[in-house]
Amino acid sequence: MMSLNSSIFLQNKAGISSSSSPFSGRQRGSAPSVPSSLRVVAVNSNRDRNGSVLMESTLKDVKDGAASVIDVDSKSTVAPGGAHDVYGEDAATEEQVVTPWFVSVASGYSLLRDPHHNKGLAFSEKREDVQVKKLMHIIRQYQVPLQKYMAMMDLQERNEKLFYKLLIDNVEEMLPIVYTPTVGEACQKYGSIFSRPQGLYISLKEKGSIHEVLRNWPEKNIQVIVVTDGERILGLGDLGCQGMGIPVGKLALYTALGGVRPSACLPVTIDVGTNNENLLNDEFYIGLRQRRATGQEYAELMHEFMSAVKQTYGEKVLVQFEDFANHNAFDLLAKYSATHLVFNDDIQGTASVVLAGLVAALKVVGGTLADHRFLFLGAGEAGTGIAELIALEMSKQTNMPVEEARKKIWLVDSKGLIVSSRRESLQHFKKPWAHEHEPIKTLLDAVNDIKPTVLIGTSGVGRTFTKEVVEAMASFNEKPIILSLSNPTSQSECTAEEAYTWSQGRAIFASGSPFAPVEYEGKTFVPGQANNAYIFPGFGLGVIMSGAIRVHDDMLLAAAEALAAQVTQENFEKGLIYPPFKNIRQISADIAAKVAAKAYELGLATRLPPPKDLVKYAESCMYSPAYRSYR
Ligand SMILES: NC(=O)C1=CN([C@@H]2O[C@H](COP(=O)(O)OP(=O)(O)OC[C@H]3O[C@@H](n4cnc5c(N)ncnc54)[C@H](OP(=O)(O)O)[C@@H]3O)[C@@H](O)[C@H]2O)C=CC1
Ligand SMILES: CC(=O)C(=O)O
Ligand SMILES: [Mg+2]
Repeated sequence: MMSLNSSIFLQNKAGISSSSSPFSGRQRGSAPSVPSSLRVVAVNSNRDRNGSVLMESTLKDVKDGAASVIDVDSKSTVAPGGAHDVYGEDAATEEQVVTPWFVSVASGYSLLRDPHHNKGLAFSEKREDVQVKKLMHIIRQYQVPLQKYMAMMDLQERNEKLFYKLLIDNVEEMLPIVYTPTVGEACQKYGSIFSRPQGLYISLKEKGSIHEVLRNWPEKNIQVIVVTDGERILGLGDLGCQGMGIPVGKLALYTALGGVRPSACLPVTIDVGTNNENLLNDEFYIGLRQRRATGQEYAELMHEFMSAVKQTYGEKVLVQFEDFANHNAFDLLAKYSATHLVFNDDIQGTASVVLAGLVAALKVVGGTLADHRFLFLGAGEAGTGIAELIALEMSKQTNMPVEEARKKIWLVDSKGLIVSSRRESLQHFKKPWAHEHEPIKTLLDAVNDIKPTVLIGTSGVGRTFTKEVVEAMASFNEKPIILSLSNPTSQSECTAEEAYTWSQGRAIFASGSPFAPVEYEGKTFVPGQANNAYIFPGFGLGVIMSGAIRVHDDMLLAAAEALAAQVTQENFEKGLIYPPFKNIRQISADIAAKVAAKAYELGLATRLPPPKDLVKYAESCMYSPAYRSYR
């Protein structure tokens, strides 16, 4: 029988990290002076500028009456006598105000209601595997992917460890549910499936108090924030604050694929309104019902958010920008790269994963990057981000100036080929790609004129790689490389079946969202998934474990190299240019190690001295969702 009186040992949320790990909630030497068999409910203190004690949260923060507990702030002071002035009360003068606090045992009903600690029917026995098996059986019975998604979200809110165990053990089956394509549909229908907030919404109404809003989040040791403003959700456009599904999904992968502990992850949606008329007129829309704030109003809100993040979580919190529209994404990245640890997944993570796929593909098609010609459909974040990293790598390999390397790369946007005669009217991130050439309107004409060896779709528009386009690629390439990166599946530039059929089985194909294997003339082709999910979890782990303070392009190159090195001959024979996701945690550890090594080499790492074996160290840092025994 399940025991209802288990108390919880006071430890960090993951409960697994050693004191030397960057993932540990606090240093062992600074354990608070509360009895070790108790957890502290909702207390945490800081001092304001006048020395008053500020309580970061109070019991009313505890969700749904559950003993959702907060570790004592590791910055708590230690009095000379060794006693910890955990809440600053001893140091406060008589005139100063302090918030009263108390401790409580998480047990019984409240323990079952706490998703961090709940074990369902497994309190008395180790039954995690059986629980996973049973849940998979239930989830497989749902015919509709969105039902599976909702079942998974429900599980995440009920029993966090089981959610991660299930996701890790069934990663290839469950990734399309918690991530693209199903997460796209979930975002589109978020208003009607929404039950409880899974992340932090920060709207224009919070202007002036974002720091306080962040401090209301129950976890204090945040290491990764994924933030969106919902304006370009996958290839689905402006979904306003329904885009929250994306940061939630990305962070689930940070934990499942990259081993960053769940309590260190914070999903954020900045709500500045939406220009999506359907949402504005939808009675179930959960966000601000106004058109998007722009210009100074937008910039000020983002700036307050970025400043509050640093103030609340320190210098080394990684902020991943996700699914911002390109008119904000490039500027935000450029502006905050100088002062914050920031990473744009759509620009940088995508670039790294595509470069990895290309480096691997060259082992099949031959030649170096510089021997190839690249054509993109789509010249936004993903397109120009990938193009720039290819040019950088090409330039490093050949010593040619990056400006020369760029000349081997062409991009088409909604107005046609990007050429010098269009330069004046181009957005700044397109200008480096405005090469000398006659204007060309259509992709097919561009393909026939430029004769690329590699065709990459980053347009967000489905079925734009037509039969004629793929056939043209196959007419002058023995093995055309065709990547349809747009998400979700409905926006993919072509399907796997189309790519293989129209190229008579010669295309080397990968897509942003997964496609099932394809039979063509008796041979089975397994399309790979060219998705930044291969990169950002391991990349983030590497950044965090080395204490890196900035992201550098060379770290993206290192991640790409690490991923490309994981593709085996057996994978190539199936048509894959990426390793299967089933090994993703090992892959993430390798990526993390390479990224961390580069951070040390560049002098950007602050965790010193560097661990001797970075792969082993990465593995040792990774969160595992095994149940713990409670007293
Ligand atoms: N697989 C992966 O890991 C990733 C996939 N993606 C996917 O890539 C897609 C694009 O994302 P992102 O780059 O951020 O979006 P952006 O909005 O920044 O860029 C889209 C680009 O596509 C162009 N475009 C739009 N319609 C057409 C068309 N009919 N013909 C030619 N070009 C067109 C736009 O042209 P114009 O500038 O003229 O408007 C723009 O240059 C999305 O679907 C996204 O899901 C993104 C990141 C990662
Ligand atoms: C995968 C991803 O980040 C995107 O489609 O936006
Ligand atoms: Mg994205």
